[in-house]
Amino acid sequence: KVSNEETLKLLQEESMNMQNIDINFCEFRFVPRSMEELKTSAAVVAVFQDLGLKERWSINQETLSRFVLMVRKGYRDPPYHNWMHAFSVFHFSYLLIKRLRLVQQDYITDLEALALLVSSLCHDVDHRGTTNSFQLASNSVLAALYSSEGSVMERHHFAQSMCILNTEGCNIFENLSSKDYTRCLDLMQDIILATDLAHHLRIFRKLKDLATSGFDKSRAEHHQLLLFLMMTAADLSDQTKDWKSSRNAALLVYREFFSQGDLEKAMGNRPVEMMDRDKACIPTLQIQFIDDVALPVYSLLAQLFPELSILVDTVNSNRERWVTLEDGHVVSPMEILTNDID
Ligand SMILES: COc1ccc(Cl)c(-c2nnc3c(C)nc4ccc(C(=O)NCC(C)C)cc4n23)c1
Ligand SMILES: [Mg+2]
Ligand SMILES: [Zn+2]
Repeated sequence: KVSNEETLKLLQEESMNMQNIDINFCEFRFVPRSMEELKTSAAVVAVFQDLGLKERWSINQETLSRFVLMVRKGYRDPPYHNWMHAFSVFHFSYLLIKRLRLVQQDYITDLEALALLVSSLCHDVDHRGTTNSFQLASNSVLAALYSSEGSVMERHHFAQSMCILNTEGCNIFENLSSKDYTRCLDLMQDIILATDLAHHLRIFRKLKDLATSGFDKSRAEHHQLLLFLMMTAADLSDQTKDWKSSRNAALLVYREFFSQGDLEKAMGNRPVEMMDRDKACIPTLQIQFIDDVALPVYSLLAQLFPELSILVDTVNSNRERWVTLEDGHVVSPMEILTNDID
């Protein structure tokens, strides 16, 4: 439950605008993880302000503040899948909408933009730091609930998001028409379910065809595929930042993976190599993940929006850094002097 004083405190904080958050807040090179966690909730409210969402959808400021605090409280604190991950995914979605002028250029509707932003914030809520296959292997309650449909965690993230919206004073969609309300929740379900990497890999061929044939603004399926591609791009956006930020984020992922591997060993199961701290070679695994998943995502996005090719360059340069680490990199005297080895 979010107490009233917390909400009111958030309300009182001078309604931050982009500038007094950080001068670079609207740049793709900005690292949301670098922000103080205490300022992130106010930054989310400022983003809704900046995009005119409160006026467009008649969102009450106090309701919005309470919603953001409830979502934040809905996240647990595993090494990677915590609130700061959600906030960084939300920030990347915001930049796509703002910098590409997606609504103004009719790539997506204003309702789809709202659904993408709220889905970004909620997409991993109540994550336990374990994978869908771990739910099944451990016979978790979530597996019992959702395993017959697949995407176990993603169904739970969506269900939790609906619970938050249905909490007294937290329904930011309360003033939407019933048509928009239903449409927005359907979009959130599709988008959050699409964050299952297995789903992304299943639809990759369709994404490739979309990028090759070019986006057709009149086709509903193209809108949907673009939303899914942007959601995955936002989910992986740590990889589009400077080397230290992207490396540190990757190390948090492996902290989570290795903890799951430890649990699986304790259960008498053998973890996959990626989750076995005794077998995993992080640079090799990262090069593989970048080649198989991250680069294809940003390459397709850059095919549709050439102004994003800078993201592909950054992911590639981060890949190169992993390659030097993979070869058991001999540290040159200069690197020792310039302390560039980290
Ligand atoms: C978009 O949804 C997700 C869900 C969960 C995670 Cl952890 C990630 C994610 N976010 N950052 C990373 C990094 C830096 N490395 C990763 C290495 C492997 C995998 C992984 O799941 N590999 C198996 C799969 C390809 C069948 C995910 C990784 N990942 C993204
Ligand atoms: Mg997820
Ligand atoms: Zn995520």
